[in-house]
Amino acid sequence: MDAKALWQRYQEWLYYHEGLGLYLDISRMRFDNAFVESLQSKFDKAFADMDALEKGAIANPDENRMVGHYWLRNPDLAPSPELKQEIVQTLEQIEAFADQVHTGAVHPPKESRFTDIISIGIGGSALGPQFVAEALAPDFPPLNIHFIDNTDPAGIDRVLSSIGDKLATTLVLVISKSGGTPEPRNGMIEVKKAYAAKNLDFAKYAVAITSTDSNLDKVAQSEGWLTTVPMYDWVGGRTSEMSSVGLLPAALQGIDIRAMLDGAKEMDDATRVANIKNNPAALLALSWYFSGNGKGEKDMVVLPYKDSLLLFSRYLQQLVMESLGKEQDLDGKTVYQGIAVYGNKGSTDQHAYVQQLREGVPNFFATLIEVLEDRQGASPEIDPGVTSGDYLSGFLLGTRQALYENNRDSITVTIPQVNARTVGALIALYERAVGFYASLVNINAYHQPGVEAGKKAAAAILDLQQKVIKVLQTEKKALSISEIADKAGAAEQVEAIYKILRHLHANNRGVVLTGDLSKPGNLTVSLD
Ligand SMILES: O=P(O)(O)OC[C@H]1O[C@](O)(CO)[C@@H](O)[C@@H]1O
Repeated sequence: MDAKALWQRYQEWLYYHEGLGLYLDISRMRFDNAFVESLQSKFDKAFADMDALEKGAIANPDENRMVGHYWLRNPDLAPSPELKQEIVQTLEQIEAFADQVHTGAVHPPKESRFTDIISIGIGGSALGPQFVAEALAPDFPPLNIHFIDNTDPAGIDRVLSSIGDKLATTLVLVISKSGGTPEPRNGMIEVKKAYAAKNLDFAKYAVAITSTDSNLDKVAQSEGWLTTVPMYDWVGGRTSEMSSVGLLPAALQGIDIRAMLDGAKEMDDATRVANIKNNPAALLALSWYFSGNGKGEKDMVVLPYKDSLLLFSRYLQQLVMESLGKEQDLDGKTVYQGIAVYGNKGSTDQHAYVQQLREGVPNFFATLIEVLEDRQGASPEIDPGVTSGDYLSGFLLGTRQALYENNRDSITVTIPQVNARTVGALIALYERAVGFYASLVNINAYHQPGVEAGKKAAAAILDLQQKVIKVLQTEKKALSISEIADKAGAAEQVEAIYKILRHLHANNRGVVLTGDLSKPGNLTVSLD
């Protein structure tokens, strides 16, 4: 297509949302009108599915749950007055609590103010809060946030040592919808021990964000934590940024959560329009379908050209991959669906992997996120009449063009600036696009059976560890790994047993491996 035709195509497909100042450009995706027409009936169904979901249909059949994250930003849409009231009350509770912390009405036992937050959570209970903190927290927030989003002991140590003596003024948020996920539970127990080691009463520093009656809720109640903020079963983890999961940490950091909700609501209104061309989420879903042939054949590379949006690709990775990565469709047919998502930020990545994007295997489409405002205030000139922001903009445009010239497609999302409204809108845009795409390919976007399988396998390994230790304690002599496996009644798990023992040995946990470490089958194992 020549430059004139491309300019025409750009204008023909450009979506602009006036209220948000947001543009979506899918002109560099090479679909034609016949393709769009071929998807019309699938989109009719997707619009109808979404309408039913918003009215409270059981959109997650496996878990028999409603899917209601859209009600969080417009409680009037909640399917019952009780739900509406719950949403409104929780929001008020969040704002009141944040206010009490900021004014010092809620304060640590021996100090007048909380200064820091440790947020403990994983997956949807971490990625949204992390993304929003990076994108929106002011340079000098009322409370500095630190995240424990793993069960990595060294990672936990790192957070605790960076806090140091400020533990006495650190508020702890334990965020887990289910209240039973092992990683946040481990983080909570370790952090609790850190408080105890400094003679601090953990309960006076702790807040739970969890579903009513979860294990975490029960712990918080029985120990008398500062407060518990509810999380609802009709909000999925990966769409929970605008529930208590995301809003409480944001409010505590001084982020305007009402503006986030407003931006999301405005985007929700825009993505409710049952017309592909006038609906930005539909345009995204259409583009994804086109690129990957409705089978995820191409990866989504997300490149925000703005440092504060660095974590957007990680956030989207969960939203897209946990939602769309499914073995079976809604009819039980094996389909192996999904779209792989990765990315960091531009122009930094141009000096890393963009070489492969431009010239290597063409198995992706790019999503470039552009922010029109370079910074608050004027920019100094780098060269006469040229600023750093001009360079950043130039690199974005150049990458888009260079990719296109080599038959690599791209989408560009443009926002006027990174603020609470635009971030809320971006989150809502992608939530809806994922919902539409799931309808187009006929899958349940709201469950995650594959993750459950991994959790069960991990629990089985920990059980095996107990059995192995018991064998060594009972036998009281050196044994080979296969003897241990036989005596534990787990001969087929011999390799896992070797790895468990090697890990215990490496951490001085009383297990000694003797022999040639390159020949695991010849090792003997004893307790020291
Ligand atoms: O908030 P929870 O219940 O601890 O779950 C954390 C994450 O774990 C998952 O359930 C997957 O294991 C995610 O979907 C979720 O965001």
